[in-house]
Amino acid sequence: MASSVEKWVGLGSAMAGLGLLWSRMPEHVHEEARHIISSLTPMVSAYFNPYEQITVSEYSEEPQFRRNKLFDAISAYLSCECVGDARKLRAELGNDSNGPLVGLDENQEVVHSFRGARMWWRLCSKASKNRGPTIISILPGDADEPRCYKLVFHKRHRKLVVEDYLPGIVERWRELTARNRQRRGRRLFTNHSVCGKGVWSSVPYNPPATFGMLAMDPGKKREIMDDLTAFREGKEYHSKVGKAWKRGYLLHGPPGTGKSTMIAAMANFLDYDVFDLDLTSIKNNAELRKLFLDTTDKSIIVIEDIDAIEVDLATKRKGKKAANGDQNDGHHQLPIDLSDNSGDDKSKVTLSGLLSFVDGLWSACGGERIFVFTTNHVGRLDPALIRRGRMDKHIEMSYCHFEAFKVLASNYLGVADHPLFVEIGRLLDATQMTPADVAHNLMPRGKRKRNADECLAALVEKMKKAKMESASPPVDPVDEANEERFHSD
Ligand SMILES: Nc1ncnc2c1ncn2[C@@H]1O[C@H](COP(=O)(O)OP(=O)(O)OP(=O)(O)O)[C@@H](O)[C@H]1O
Ligand SMILES: [Mg+2]
Repeated sequence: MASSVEKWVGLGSAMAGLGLLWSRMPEHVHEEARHIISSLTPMVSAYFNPYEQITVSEYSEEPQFRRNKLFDAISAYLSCECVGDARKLRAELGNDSNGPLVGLDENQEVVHSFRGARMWWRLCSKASKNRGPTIISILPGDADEPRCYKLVFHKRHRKLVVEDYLPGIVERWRELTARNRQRRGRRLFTNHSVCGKGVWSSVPYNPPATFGMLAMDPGKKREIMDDLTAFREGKEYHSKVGKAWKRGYLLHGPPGTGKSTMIAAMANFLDYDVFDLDLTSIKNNAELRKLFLDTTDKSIIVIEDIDAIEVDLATKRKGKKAANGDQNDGHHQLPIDLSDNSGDDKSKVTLSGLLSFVDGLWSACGGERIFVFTTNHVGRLDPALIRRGRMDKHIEMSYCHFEAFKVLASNYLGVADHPLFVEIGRLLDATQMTPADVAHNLMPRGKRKRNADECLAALVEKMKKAKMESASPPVDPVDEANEERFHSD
């Protein structure tokens, strides 16, 4: 006992001696000593700490800020495998609105066993905000705040984690996604603003339109279907040639020629979801980018009536001129500027933002996406938007001609031939009837069912009237010049 007291006394006086020595040392020696100790600390702690950590961020910053799919895979995996052990959960409405998705809340840790190895998972917010004692958070507010998962495991399991555990999680996520998609069916997504942030919401989507019902040139229809099939089966080709697995279509033509019907037929044909992007409700490029990042694979992203936005751009420019003394024609002004020179503006959706969205590097992170732009006035579009390569295929939806009429007659009346067909063919060449107009004339009127003879006779009358009325059609010179410019490109 006495000897142990002596030992402590000895140690105490040695420490006191060292302290005295330290205080007498010059300041630069202190600096050096501190530097040596601080550089040794991680090595010493690494030597004694047998655990390793892997961080999986929600967004990867290089080469472009894009969503990290491993983060999504881990979220889905933890939700089904280990969420039962967690005390603090977080619930969100998933993209498919298929009931709430329950996952880990921030700073909540769960432990998972894999082939006898223990894995500690924690969801961390990069902003590390203290959320208080909430048990279930249902606010969508922080959805775009970058988060990360931290996985801690014993260093002897590193090979197991990297070669089996994480790949297994990705595999399981793929299975879950495929199963969920099958269960929920196809969906139509639309964007809107919630608390100033763009979000997608969806409804089941089962449009009746098919390519079989689409009234258009059969050769052109076949070509489009072949193009879509090649795209769907083109995963290997796209990765071999280093191209993003995406395709852009521009559908142009007058109202009622079947552009929206074509999109529905494409979705049915490919069995893809549709994301109908309304640019007018998006505040800026950042929101546009977030919405794009939230789209899923196997989807068609649609921007309808892109010409209407361009018209408003013209209005906006006129508005600016008016502010400088010119006359303003009083048109409604949208909060959108598609001009190319304002890419850095954080308060608008700009053309450069939209183009990055269509063919920028972000699209490389998502596979199997089709973009469809529609317009009634192709000549009014900014050439940067429609140049070849950006839009892979330009599809003109035209007024109804005889081949298209035969499809409508077969769909609506069930007739493949009729004595009036010859006259109808002649009149179609002489008029500009849209397939929507023709279809309208082939449908029953009110409660009274009309037979094929009556319908076709009524259509002939209608076309004769249209032909007389169009004897001297009014021409919009600006539009005609623009259309010419487009076709001569
Ligand atoms: N090519 C077509 N084939 C079959 N039906 C068509 C076709 N074009 C139009 N229709 C019929 O007319 C209706 C309107 O067509 P749709 O909405 O596809 O035209 P649109 O070109 O998208 O018009 P808008 O430019 O006004 O948006 C459709 O519901 C469909 O019944
Ligand atoms: Mg349409």
